Amino acid sequence: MTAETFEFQVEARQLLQMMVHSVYSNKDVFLRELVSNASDALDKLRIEALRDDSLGADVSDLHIDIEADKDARTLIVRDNGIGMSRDEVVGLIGTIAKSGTAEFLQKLREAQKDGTPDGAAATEGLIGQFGVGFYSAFMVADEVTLLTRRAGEATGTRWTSTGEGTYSIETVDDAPQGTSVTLHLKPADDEDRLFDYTSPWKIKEIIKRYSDFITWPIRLITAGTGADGGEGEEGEKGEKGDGKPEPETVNSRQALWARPRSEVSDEEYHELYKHISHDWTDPLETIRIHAEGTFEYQALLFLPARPPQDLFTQGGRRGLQLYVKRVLIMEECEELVPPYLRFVKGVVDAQDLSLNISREILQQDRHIQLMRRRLSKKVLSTVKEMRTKQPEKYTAFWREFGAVLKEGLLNDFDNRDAILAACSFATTHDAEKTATLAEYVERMKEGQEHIYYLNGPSRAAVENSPHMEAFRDKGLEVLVLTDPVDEVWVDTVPDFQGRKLLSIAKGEAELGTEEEKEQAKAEREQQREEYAGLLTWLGERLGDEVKEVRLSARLTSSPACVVSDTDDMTPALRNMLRSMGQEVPESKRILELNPGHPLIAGLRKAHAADAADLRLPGMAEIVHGLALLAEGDSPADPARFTRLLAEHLERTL
Ligand SMILES: Nc1ncnc2c1ncn2[C@@H]1O[C@H](COP(=O)(O)OP(=O)(O)OP(=O)(O)O)[C@@H](O)[C@H]1O
Repeated sequence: MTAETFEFQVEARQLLQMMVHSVYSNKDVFLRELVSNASDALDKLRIEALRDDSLGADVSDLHIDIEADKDARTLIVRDNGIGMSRDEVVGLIGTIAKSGTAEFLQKLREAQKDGTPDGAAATEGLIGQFGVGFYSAFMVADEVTLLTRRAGEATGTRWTSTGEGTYSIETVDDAPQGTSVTLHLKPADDEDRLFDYTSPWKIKEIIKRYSDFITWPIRLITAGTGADGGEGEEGEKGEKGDGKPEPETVNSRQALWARPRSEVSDEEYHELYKHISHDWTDPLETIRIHAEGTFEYQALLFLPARPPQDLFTQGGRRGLQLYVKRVLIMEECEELVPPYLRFVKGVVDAQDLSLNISREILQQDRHIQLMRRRLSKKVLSTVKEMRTKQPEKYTAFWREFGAVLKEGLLNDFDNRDAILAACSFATTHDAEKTATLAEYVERMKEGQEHIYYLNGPSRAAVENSPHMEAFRDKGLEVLVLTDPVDEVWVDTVPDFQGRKLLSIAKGEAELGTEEEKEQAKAEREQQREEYAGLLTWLGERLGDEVKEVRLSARLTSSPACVVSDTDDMTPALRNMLRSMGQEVPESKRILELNPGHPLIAGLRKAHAADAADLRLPGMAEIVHGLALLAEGDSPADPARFTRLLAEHLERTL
């Protein structure tokens, strides 16, 4: 059959360009990527064979072969796994389906334009975050041929490219099942860290470092002159009777979680993490769990250092790998971690589950639920501990994943206390450091009963809000909540250690010691009498927009502010629910006036002197508009507001 030639999709071409011209200094990782793909393909075949008897694939001798030929300068990585159909080859290899590719390339270009060593480091860091998988073969090869046949299909596909814009594809009749990737290696150039990848010694070193834990046999076959099986290891390999070299298994094949902790290095854990997460960056933290008793299992969990691209996209990769007695039965078992811990990656290996357990049964399985609970608790306690023992790590973690973890407060009521203990919040106490609720409570002032917070779109918006004035004056600490999820969870956590969580933009503010409160109350009583006429008149005048007009105890410098009633939703929450398509009833807000402000005092005087003063209705609207503007909202009719304000300003000239 003749080969057809295709062009790479734009993003793929750009990525390839960078691989060909090698932007990544550690080129050894190409082999890790190919072996990782081969191992995944073997896992997939076994899982599919477990589910589907009719597949007709032989799964009795699954393995990965690495064949190096020094004379031909080729390296072949071959697996007898699931393979790919022609469409899959075109879809998976010719295009890049990953979300965020365009954005990634843009950043990469910017980093490269730089041309400095810093720029180069940034480039490498970016590739580390993104991962380029199969394409990394082009760092070491000037031509790559992939021959593959999907299990259950009759014909195979050959894909060839030099990485320069096009690839060719042809259908072949006699391809073995699985995939082989043949690299025509570039000449070795040690200075460029482009080593001789046909050297058995080099290959073994790479496998040992990056892929030792792969449980499938990785077998090395060397050919060509000078292929000696590695330094000082000649005795281990021989030749078969037919003159073909005997393959040598080069990985120890031990599952990391089954080995004693003291014998596994951090680097080995990190390589396992990279294999299962497809992340190129080391994880932030590794968590080991060994559960004994009636239901035995082991787990290795990882907290990533960076969020995956699909953390907030629906249908993103979620869940843990589920093994039963060392056999991988599910790649992304979502039932093992709750959605708010969806960034956790890892492996769970259980002793007593059925090998062909279905998704439906998993969802109800008591053991799965028990594991999920235990794993969640362990992750939460690890995060909590990280905060005290490794504050920098915690800060990095919290910056990336705090907003996700807080989602747990909305639905995991069993673990609410554990989640809260892992949470920390920005606060007015210290602009640099977050605080836990426990720390907040410890610092509470004498006479302070509640935990105060204010939601807002940014720290600056919260700090400059008029609601903050009296709290700042009295030195009361306020939590600064700026994540969208903060609008919601605060309503599901009514108290902490018996202290109510109170929004300072809601209800009446009563601050200070008992004595101060008494005094303030008496003062307000008197003012209320003075202001009764104005408040009633304003209440009627603005009745369409506000539910009440009252005097404020929270303002010291602004003339007015709007607040929500204790049980009403904040406007931000209402908007959020609406944008999610929920119907939310309109609720009017409360206008609070600062009797200590000259504008309000003047308004009272003017109203007392002549309630029919023609300037008053306009002033009422202006005061209300100013209150809305102060919290970042806008008057219902901005044009009218501006006109009224301009008219009043005119008179002052
Ligand atoms: N040996 C193989 N056998 C079967 N399918 C493969 C093989 N190698 C690659 N693939 C398919 O091609 C896809 C793309 O591979 P590629 O290595 O580019 O990315 P990836 O493994 O998904 O992610 P990453 O970039 O993080 O490595 C894989 O997800 C897999 O479906």
